[in-house]
Amino acid sequence: MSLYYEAAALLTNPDRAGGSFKSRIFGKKDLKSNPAQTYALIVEATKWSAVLKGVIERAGVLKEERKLTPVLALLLSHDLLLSKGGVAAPKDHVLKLAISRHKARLAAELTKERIKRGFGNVDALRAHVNAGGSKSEDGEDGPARVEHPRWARVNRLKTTLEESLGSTFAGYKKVEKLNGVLQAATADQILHADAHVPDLIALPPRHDLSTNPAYLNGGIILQDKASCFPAYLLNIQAEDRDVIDACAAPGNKTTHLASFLHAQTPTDAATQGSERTVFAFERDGKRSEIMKKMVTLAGGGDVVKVQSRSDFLRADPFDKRFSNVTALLLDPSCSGSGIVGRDDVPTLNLPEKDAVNAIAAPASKKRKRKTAPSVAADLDVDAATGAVEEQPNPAAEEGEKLKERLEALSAFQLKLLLHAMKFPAARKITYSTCSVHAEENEYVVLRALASAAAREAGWKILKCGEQVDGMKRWAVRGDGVACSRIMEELDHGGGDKEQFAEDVAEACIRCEKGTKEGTMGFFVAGFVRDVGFAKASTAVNAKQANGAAHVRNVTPEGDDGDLVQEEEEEWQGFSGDEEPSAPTTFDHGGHVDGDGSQGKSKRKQQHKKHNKLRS
Ligand SMILES: C[S@@+](CC[C@H](N)C(=O)[O-])C[C@H]1O[C@@H](n2cnc3c(N)ncnc32)[C@H](O)[C@@H]1O
Repeated sequence: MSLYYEAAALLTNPDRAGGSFKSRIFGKKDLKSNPAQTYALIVEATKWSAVLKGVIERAGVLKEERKLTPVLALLLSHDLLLSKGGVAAPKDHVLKLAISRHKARLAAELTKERIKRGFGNVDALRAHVNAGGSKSEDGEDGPARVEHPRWARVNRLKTTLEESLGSTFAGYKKVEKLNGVLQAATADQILHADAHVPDLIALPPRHDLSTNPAYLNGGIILQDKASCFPAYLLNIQAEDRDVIDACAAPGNKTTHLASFLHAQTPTDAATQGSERTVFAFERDGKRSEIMKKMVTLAGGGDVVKVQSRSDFLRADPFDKRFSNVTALLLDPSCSGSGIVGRDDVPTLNLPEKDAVNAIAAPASKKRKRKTAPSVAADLDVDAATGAVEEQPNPAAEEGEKLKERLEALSAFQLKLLLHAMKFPAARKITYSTCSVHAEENEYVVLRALASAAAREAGWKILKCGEQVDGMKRWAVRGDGVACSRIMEELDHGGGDKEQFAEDVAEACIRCEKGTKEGTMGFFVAGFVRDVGFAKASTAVNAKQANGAAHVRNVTPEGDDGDLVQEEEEEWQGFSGDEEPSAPTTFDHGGHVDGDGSQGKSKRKQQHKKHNKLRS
């Protein structure tokens, strides 16, 4: 029976290439089962998995049926207990026999679970599950999905927050807490002024602004809160001069940068009276065109010079045009794993084989807390596969593909970052990704800091305490465990490695998707160097100009053609559920996918480990 085996394979293989889960299933040429049936089974079983996990564990199915994997047990139990047609297999099929043997115990456990959760019948529980709710294993409230607000940045190139509040949002009620907009209905005229990023407001989830004149004329830009961090962290000041946005399209961060430049009057004598420029590099032709439109619409035409079809890696740092570049924003292509709404399948909660069988040995309250859910929460559980770090698991091997992809991305990102560090007058850089993987984040940051090139040029991490106010106050910092891990193989030029790793983790900023903060998954770090270093490097490099070997790349040179697919996917991710019509506006926003809760427990785990390291 290929349906269950194929659905199980799709669920356990976290191959995220090729768009949404739905398009991957419908586009799978070698799928033997009906794609619609396979997709429905996967989505439904996953939706129910928070309920069925405990049901299967307490019925002891996996202990007795050694042939059933956790995913198969989940899919079959779902159909056996909740699908109208039952298990879609002949009655003597091995899978049908294996699950049907446990029907009475499974049904009894489902009834207990339903009552424990306070639902009078299965239909009421079904409505709750369909609405995205699922109470946690110990009966506490815990919605599986956290709504994602509609974030709108007031574009200072065209208007001000005060002006917008008095015009575009005149009839809107202001609420002090983000939760106020998260709980509001889509059409409610409610807004919350963000506590971290200036000029940013949150509106109810999916709030429609598509016909709003301010949106149509570029006065407000739909941009996820996290995506506003890099330009804000760069902390453009009056003494800053030109800026480079190294990987710029569709241009949300470019216009954000331009708005900061616009808001300041240069103090540097050399720049007074002359325009400051944002050089916006984009190597893709089509995206360059879209970016040009975006920039024009946002009123950034005078400040931004779009470098269409231009590979940043080919930009000569010693080109005269860039001699006044004091700051760079680098937001390169990445896996896009933090993008909200990237996947259309909710969190998968898999039963565990060795979970306590509550029927055979009723658990005391204390014991109950030690059963599967809390064990899973205390271990490093992979969100998509349920694979636990310490256990050899076939699903973990399937992650090899992801590992290879992350390695390639990481090398490419490092190469770009080291190139950014070569610009002679540069004093600050922000590096960001919309990825949740340390390989693309903390690893890149620490590898860059440990490189001889960065050290010689005087680049340091921008410490938490030195950051612009809103970023200093942002509580979720870098992954301390990942920093310690990568530092084991790096030499940062002496000193206490562990302390260094901790400091860098504290300096890095992370956003988690699916939390009450309402952001996508994101990472950003800042780098700085003294003016003196920048000046010395300008002098040295002036001598070295005309093709001399400046700062060597530590990454192997290589064709990054295989990253094009990543870019395509990530690019698609921008529009999310907000496909741009007119005007061409991109947003990372959309509905929250199910990874949030799992990510949260993982982060908690990381924080726990991080704190342990700190004590
Ligand atoms: C993550 S997106 C940038 C999003 C953008 N910063 C924003 O906020 O709107 C990465 C972009 O970088 C472009 N890119 C990748 N490598 C590049 C390179 N070497 N030079 C210039 N652009 C590059 C990709 O084509 C893609 O459009």
